[in-house]
Amino acid sequence: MSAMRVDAKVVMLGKESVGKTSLVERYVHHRFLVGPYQNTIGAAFVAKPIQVADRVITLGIWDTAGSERYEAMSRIYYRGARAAVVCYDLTDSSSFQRARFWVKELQNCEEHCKIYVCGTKSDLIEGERALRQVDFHDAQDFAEVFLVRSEMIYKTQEMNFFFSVPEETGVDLGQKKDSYFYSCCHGN
Ligand SMILES: Nc1nc2c(ncn2[C@@H]2O[C@H](COP(=O)(O)OP(=O)(O)OP(=O)(O)O)[C@@H](O)[C@H]2O)c(=O)[nH]1
Repeated sequence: MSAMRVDAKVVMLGKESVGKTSLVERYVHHRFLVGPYQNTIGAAFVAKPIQVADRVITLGIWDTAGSERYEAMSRIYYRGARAAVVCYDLTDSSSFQRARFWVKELQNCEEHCKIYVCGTKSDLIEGERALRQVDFHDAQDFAEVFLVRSEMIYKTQEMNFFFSVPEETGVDLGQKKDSYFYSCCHGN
């Protein structure tokens, strides 16, 4: 069996249970798995071919475990990543602190990695605004101060917006900047 060629490495980071696996599931398999939550152990890998202009490139997505006990392992998975999707749960302020931690770390250690900040579970706050624990402006200010690339997408089913036309040989992941990205894996 020949080894799979990965054109661009993408890493998912964020506190446990924020919804990283769900986001990847939605992107790769177009589904949202209901049922008991199963935490990721270590990390999971999935390859996703995408059409970019006239060619197909393969993204290698590393979905890391959010539990702090796997923190050292997560560092291994972000090495050499072209993009990182740093997730936090809009209903959990501690997950936003954790996202800040990862963004700072990536900026210190992986200067070529494009960073996206992704607020998840927007369906929950839509149903009950009092559940919201991370203020829109706090996240927006953070994105601006740290110059992370971000996008506001409401209830997306896909993560295609992260990936755009490659420049020559490289793969440019995400050209949209200066806005703020929300994602919801749940429902439509
Ligand atoms: N309501 C709602 N629930 C979500 C959403 N995304 C994930 N969940 C739920 O949140 C729980 C955790 O989701 P996961 O995708 O496993 O979270 P994770 O970040 O991969 O967790 P770890 O593997 O522990 O790092 C599951 O019960 C999901 O069904 C969302 O957008 N809305």
